[in-house]
Amino acid sequence: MAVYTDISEAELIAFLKQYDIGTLLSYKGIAEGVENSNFLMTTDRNSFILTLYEKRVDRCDLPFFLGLMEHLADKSVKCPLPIRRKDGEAIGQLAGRPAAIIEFLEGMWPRNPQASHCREVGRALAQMHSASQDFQLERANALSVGAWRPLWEMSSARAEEVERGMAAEIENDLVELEEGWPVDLPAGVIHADLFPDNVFFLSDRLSGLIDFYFACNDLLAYDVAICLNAWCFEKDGSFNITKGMALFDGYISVRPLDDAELEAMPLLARGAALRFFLTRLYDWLTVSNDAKVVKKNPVEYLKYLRFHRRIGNVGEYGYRGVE
Ligand SMILES: Nc1ncnc2c1ncn2[C@@H]1O[C@H](COP(=O)(O)OP(=O)(O)OP(=O)(O)O)[C@@H](O)[C@H]1O
Ligand SMILES: N[C@@H](CCO)C(=O)O
Repeated sequence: MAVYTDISEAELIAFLKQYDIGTLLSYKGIAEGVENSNFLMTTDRNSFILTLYEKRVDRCDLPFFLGLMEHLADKSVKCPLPIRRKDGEAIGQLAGRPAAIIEFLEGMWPRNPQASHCREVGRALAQMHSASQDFQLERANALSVGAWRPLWEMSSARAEEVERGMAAEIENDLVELEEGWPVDLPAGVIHADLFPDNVFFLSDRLSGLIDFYFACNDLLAYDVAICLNAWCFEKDGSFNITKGMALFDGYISVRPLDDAELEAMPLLARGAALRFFLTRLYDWLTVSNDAKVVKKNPVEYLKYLRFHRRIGNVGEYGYRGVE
């Protein structure tokens, strides 16, 4: 359960005095999530999410994350707004952690995403990319191609505990991705973690995007590649081309992909699979089994990585262009 830091009622009531959001009625920890401590909090006015930022989030990045949410909401991209305190600040301190209060977003994330969800996600991702073109703050991607080898080196000695024979193929991926990674594709602010558990739906309509805590400046098409991995594979590890088609259709209905982005897609998808494989592998090998979070299996992403190695062009993911 992702509540690393407990808070007492007394300290929460004192914290809320800085805000104009009513009187506390109840609060409880939220089990989902792996990075931060989240609480659902209800006052006599509304429900809110209280987030305490844990050690993997750098305090210096919080103005970027929270400012981005405000910028996007202002441009009608569906995402919850951070609540500012009476003094105008969005970031406070609670139980020794940086803390923020975020609007509660109605809806549920899809446990079994369908093609219709993929289309909506594609559209919302492109809206986010377009709306953030004039966002003034910048944040480098700390988990881009240059970070993958150091991350691998932290796990490589024990990687074969997860699957024998894996190390040589990962070394080969690293070399090919480092040599071939594109640098001159359209860039901007990307979400970088738009998995199904970060997209809420009310019935079949997308109600909002959450969890901008990996957002950064990087290649826009790389964000599409992350979504291809996160949304378009079935539980048995097979790629669902109908979902791929829907994701691309939704995306290009808002922002067309240029020829260079399309050509790079198999490599970007392979890189995205490697990135999530590496962070999962590191956590798998280092986070204790009695920890408060459910660890995500790296082998799922190893399978995706192998799939992308065999892809020749973006049409094999279902891309069919503007009709
Ligand atoms: N604004 C919101 N409205 C409603 N629920 C929210 C909101 N923000 C977070 N949640 C709830 O809290 C859970 C965890 O949030 P979030 O994904 O931001 O956490 P995290 O620790 O950063 O996790 P991870 O990086 O693993 O996705 C979500 O699955 C959702 O249930
Ligand atoms: N979405 C990530 C975890 C949180 O960042 C994963 O599935 O590996």
